[in-house]
Amino acid sequence: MTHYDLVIIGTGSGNTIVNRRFADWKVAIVERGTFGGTCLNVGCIPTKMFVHTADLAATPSISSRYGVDETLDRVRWPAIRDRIFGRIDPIAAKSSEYRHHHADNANVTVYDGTGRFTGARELTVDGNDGTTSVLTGEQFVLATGSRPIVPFVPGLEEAGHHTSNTIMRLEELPRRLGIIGSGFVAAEFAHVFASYGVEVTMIARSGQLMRHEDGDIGQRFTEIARAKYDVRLNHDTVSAKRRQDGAIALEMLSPEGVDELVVDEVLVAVGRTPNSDTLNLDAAGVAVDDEGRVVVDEFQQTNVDGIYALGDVTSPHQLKHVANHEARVVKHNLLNPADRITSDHRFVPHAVFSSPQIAAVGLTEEQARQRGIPYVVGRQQYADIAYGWAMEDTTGFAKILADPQTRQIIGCHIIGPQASSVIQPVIQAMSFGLDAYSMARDQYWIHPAMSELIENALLKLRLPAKG
Ligand SMILES: Cc1cc2nc3c(=O)[nH]c(=O)nc-3n(C[C@H](O)[C@H](O)[C@H](O)COP(=O)(O)OP(=O)(O)OC[C@H]3O[C@@H](n4cnc5c(N)ncnc54)[C@H](O)[C@@H]3O)c2cc1C
Ligand SMILES: NC(=O)c1ccc[n+]([C@@H]2O[C@H](COP(=O)([O-])OP(=O)(O)OC[C@H]3O[C@@H](n4cnc5c(N)ncnc54)[C@H](O)[C@@H]3O)[C@@H](O)[C@H]2O)c1
Repeated sequence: MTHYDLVIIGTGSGNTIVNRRFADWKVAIVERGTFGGTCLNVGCIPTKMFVHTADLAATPSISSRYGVDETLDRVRWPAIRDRIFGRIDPIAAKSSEYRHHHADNANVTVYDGTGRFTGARELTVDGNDGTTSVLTGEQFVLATGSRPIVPFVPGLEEAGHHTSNTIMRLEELPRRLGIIGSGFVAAEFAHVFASYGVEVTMIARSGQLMRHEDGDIGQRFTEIARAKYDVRLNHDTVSAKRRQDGAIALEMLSPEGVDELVVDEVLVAVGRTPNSDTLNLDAAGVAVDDEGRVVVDEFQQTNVDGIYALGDVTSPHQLKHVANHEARVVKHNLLNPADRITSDHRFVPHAVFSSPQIAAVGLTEEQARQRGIPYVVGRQQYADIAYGWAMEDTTGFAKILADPQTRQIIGCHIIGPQASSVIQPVIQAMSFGLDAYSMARDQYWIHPAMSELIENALLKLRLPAKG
């Protein structure tokens, strides 16, 4: 049994903690899968590389509206896939090699295997090579992330299906793809595969796609998606079957009755569950909530002194910028126990890299209404700003919610080109308490940049003039 000052389980954002400031610490890092975790290997990074390629592939379908006639000759899936993973896989391998063998990590021992608590401060690692190691730790960081949920659908396991973990490594493009789910993953992969020429069907249990977004945004996204893909709303998938010809038949129930869909591949994208159950946390006395998330305080510490948690295993946000932020907080608190800092979850933004993009921060209009928070709304169409004209955009818009008394922005929701970047000044304003009136009036806005979308939405807020 080896004793460590610090044991980190999970190498997504968990791997960002240890640097030279930990040179005097004896550290163990435990990872059961590919070094670097979800974002690098099967999440943010490869998906956005596929999305950019999809944006290129989709251009000919709209270019004629600008008087430019283009055709899409061919999509070479193996070339797209291999270029992307040809960049990503070596990064994971190098990162693993660095932690295992580089002189910088002389104080770090990497365990390739699954860690599970077998005592209050004791972790047993079931090594990927079949060996078992038992380690004890002064302090622990739980950074084990989350994994895709696969709901029980009779026949689906036998028929075969993909999740975001596997869909990007397909041997060849399917002719038809059925996507069960209607959130982030479904929206991004629908865009990717449809742009590559795949017939995409999105199957949503509810009456709208992107239900977690502001209602106006979800509604607009649903309208746009229906024009591009086969969208089956209010459909519950009840069975799946692999047919003789190799295709998969999905049976769905809708208010209109039984519906059927025949596809070549199925992608399940119905959310992710925290990997807290991999850790046998009862043995350590660490509390989890009803949804399996490790409960932490504002310092990212669990109910057990010296056991911290970060990222998807604890956070309702399941976003990389949140996991990274929390890792910085944990790092500081490990190094400065007498001067700990708290994590800041006041204004967590997100973006969906579909087509169109969606970006949001703060309260939706529905949340503001439900909570009885007074608000005014400023709306701006892309179609009515200069760069929106240039793009001939007809569907995109921004809406900003502000408190009429304080003039503080309480929410911002954008659907349209570059939404993920256009929203950034609003995140900054909210984070630093810049009021909407000052934000609009007391700075230059570059003309005719896309950011004029925000300037105009701010100007349309009916706020009392400054004294
Ligand atoms: C398809 C997809 C696209 C995404 N795109 C974006 C995006 O554009 N922007 C964004 O902000 N977020 C995105 N995300 C979310 C983002 O990837 C996650 O929020 C983030 O990676 C979580 O980091 P983490 O460190 O908490 O966990 P992870 O990166 O998942 O790391 C956890 C690690 O712990 C290991 N592990 C688990 N249990 C054990 C155990 N018992 N013992 C040892 N090791 C264990 C796992 O193998 C894993 O490597 C995306 C997610 C997906 C699935
Ligand atoms: N751009 C990004 O930042 C990005 C991209 C991808 C994933 N992510 C992260 O990963 C998480 C997981 O993504 P996701 O798309 O899997 O989850 P999600 O929570 O975004 O969406 C899942 C959807 O599936 C629906 N659903 C749930 N159970 C269902 C069932 N049995 N049948 C049909 N539909 C069902 C839900 O109502 C929901 O609309 C996201 O919440 C997000 O935090 C982020």
